[in-house]
Amino acid sequence: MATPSAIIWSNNQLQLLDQRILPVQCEYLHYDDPYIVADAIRAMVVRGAPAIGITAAYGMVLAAQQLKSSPASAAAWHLALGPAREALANSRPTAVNLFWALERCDRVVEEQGNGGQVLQALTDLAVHIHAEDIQINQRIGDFGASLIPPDSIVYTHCNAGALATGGYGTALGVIRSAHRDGKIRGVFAGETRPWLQGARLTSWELMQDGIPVTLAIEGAAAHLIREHKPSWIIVGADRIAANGDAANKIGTYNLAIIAKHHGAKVMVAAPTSTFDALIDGPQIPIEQRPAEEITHSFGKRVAPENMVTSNPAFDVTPAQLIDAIVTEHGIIHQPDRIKVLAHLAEGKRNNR
Ligand SMILES: CSC[C@@H](O)[C@@H](O)C(=O)COP(=O)(O)O
Repeated sequence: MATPSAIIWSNNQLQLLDQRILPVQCEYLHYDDPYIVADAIRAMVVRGAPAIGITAAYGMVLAAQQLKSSPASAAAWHLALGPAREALANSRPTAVNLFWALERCDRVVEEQGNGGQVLQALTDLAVHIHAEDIQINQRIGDFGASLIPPDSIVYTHCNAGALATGGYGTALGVIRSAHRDGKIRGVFAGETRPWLQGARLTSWELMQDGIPVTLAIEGAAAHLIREHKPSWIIVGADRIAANGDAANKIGTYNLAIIAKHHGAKVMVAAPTSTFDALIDGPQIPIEQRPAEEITHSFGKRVAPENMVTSNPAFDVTPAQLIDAIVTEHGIIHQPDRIKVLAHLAEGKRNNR
């Protein structure tokens, strides 16, 4: 059984699979208001960098649908869509795919704004970004799988699967392709506190595909990596800087350090829309999530009242700890600024 789509566009309406209640309930919520879509991104109804970008693009379509009359110029369109765009842009700060998608929408408004075809063009763009992401992930999956030796144990963190993307997944796309090629003996999925993306989403996705997966708590990582010798730690990314530093779910940096000590390799699988070539790793904005995510568990308080907390949702793994970044254009081995910029430039040339 394949993992259901995280995002459905049907009859000019957006449906999001409510990831907050998976895997116990599988339920779609319907949206026709961009501000409620922004709230849904913040509340993690939908999550994962590429899925957030796709959702934001559909959010802009809903914003255009809501306008009572068609603005007469590109400038007037920008003005009319501005508040919804801002709400979407403010939903989550780290995943750069969100801003990448909104900037693509801006360009469509710029190009079509004077001719009145904006709504149709935004719809076409969102549907295109959605479909394109699935193909991109399949390419990432195949490139990444080429690095996996036969009979491998691999280790993943958070959920960089079909649920975090248009479909197939980035890190889980690599695992899916490697499993198809008969190379996977087993997968460890870290549970990923506090939101449990590993326990609730990754385990579910892999089990549905018949890929042997073992769920483990975060604190078991060093022990398990020493005992089971995974060939690769395979993760996704929310933003990759020009120097190859990669922001991903909190705990990824810990895994990369453990991997270095025990001789496992680290693979970051992400589309080029996840790169922010304007900045270095330390400049990546790290989202702080609400305290309740760690003071409470399934609605019940587990920490003392008025507890002081720190709940960064992401960390940055330095490029020196990453053995390969895999994109839809291929593999960057031992990434650094020169290789990253050359890879992105080459990808752009090939896309023309
Ligand atoms: C293909 S998804 C890549 C990343 O977005 C993923 O690994 C991750 O960190 C998701 O975090 P989340 O807070 O669940 O949105």
